Amino acid sequence: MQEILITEEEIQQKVSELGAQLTEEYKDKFPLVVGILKGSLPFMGDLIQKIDAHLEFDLMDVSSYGNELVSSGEVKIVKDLNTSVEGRDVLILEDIIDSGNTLSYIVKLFHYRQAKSVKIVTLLDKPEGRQKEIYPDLAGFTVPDKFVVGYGLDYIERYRNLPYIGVLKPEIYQK
Ligand SMILES: O=P(O)(O)OC[C@H]1O[C@H](OP(=O)(O)OP(=O)(O)O)[C@H](O)[C@@H]1O
Ligand code: HPA
Ligand SMILES: [Mg+2]
Repeated sequence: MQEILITEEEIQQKVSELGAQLTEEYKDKFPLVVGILKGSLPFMGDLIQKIDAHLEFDLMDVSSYGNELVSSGEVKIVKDLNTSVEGRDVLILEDIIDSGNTLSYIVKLFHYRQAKSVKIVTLLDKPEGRQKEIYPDLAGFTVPDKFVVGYGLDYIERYRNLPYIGVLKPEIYQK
């Protein structure tokens, strides 16, 4: 690892803060919490335990990166939700918003499917990567325009299981 950007302790502290905010916002709403696979899995697993409210959760798998470092711009649904979003207060959980391609596609889809409300919580926001106008309602940390890994984020499927967020050494990409 070239650099650790966000430590395990910082992540866990932030997850607790986000959980407290979401508890207030959703305590009487029975939201449908949607995790976007695979990257959001560690964040989702930790965050839902810090939301002290009844909620339902479901998972959707979309992909626009494959094994590349830049977004293809083409979003594919690999696995759709099992639950209908119609009339629901939907809370989307993401590990990162980078180009915005993934989330702009999903937010449009959920509006088309007549969700009552759609909000976005992301652990990481990379505003310099943006190609689409899309903003999170809540974000844990802003990260620089570098390819980051860990806590769900991968480079060719590796590093998702790290408990922290880091930047890889350039040699790793150049191999
Ligand atoms: O804002 P964007 O540029 O669209 O990038 C963000 C998305 O890209 C990553 O997913 P990826 O498609 O790599 O799938 P993965 O979660 O399975 O790694 C990440 O987990 C986000 O879902
Ligand atoms: O910086 C990133 N790292 C890993 N996966 C990603 N998907 C979008 N941006 C990133
Ligand atoms: Mg990925």
